Amino acid sequence: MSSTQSPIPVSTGVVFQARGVRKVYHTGELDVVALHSVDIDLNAGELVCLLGASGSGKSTLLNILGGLDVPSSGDLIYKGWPLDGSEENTLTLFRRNCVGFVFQFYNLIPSLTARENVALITGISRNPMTPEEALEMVGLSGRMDHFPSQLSGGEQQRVAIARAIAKRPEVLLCDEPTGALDVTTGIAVLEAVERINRELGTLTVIITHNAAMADMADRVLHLSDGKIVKSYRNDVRLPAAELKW
Ligand SMILES: Nc1ncnc2c1ncn2[C@@H]1O[C@H](COP(=O)(O)OP(=O)(O)OP(=O)(O)O)[C@@H](O)[C@H]1O
Repeated sequence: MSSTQSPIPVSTGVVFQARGVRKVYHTGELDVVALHSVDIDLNAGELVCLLGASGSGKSTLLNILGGLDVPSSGDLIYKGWPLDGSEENTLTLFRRNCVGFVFQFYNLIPSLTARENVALITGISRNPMTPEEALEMVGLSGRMDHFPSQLSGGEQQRVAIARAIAKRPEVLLCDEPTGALDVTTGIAVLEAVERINRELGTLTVIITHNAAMADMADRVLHLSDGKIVKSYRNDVRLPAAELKW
């Protein structure tokens, strides 16, 4: 994945292949096995929900998919590129060019407007949309010059989503994106994610504790004790606007 390569177009087919992915955290005397032997294929354009109890390994898996961490053993391949950490440059370029992250807390810079928060990313990306385009995609055209303190939690999260997708990543990884929000605001955030997935064809993985959100996914993966114990497809995706919890 050299830095001189042209931008990777949004593709069809398998984006991630995980085979026997295992993650062990060594903390003092204790080894914690966070992932046992995870095998999954994630496909271009899919919207995937990761469900599971606290401690089941969801964030560990998401962090490994996003190149923030690497497996202790097993293989994770992104479109032919091994993400095993043997070449730090590959992981850095992968994170910079191919992945957008959204976390439960928005991590916006308080002294910058919505537009300026997004521009931080568009300024260093290879083929970005403009901050205005990104903010329009999340329904915030009218709030571009507002500071985070002038926006609700849900609006701040939508700025964070605009920041994550402005570089047109192939993959959008969301860790509890509605965890800090009430239902109505959470649904507005999910509608933004749904629109991005549909219009940009971004492979989207959402971690949630909220089983109701599974209905908006193409595919649902249940983790328990570091293993995928159940996996199913929805024949029809429920629009985020129709979710209830
Ligand atoms: N840096 C770390 N060092 C040691 N153990 C860790 C570390 N990160 C996670 N773990 C352990 O790995 C296991 C899986 O954690 P992980 O955060 O992936 O679960 P999770 O399903 O995302 O949980 P939650 O829903 O509470 O966020 C847990 O037992 C956790 O304590």
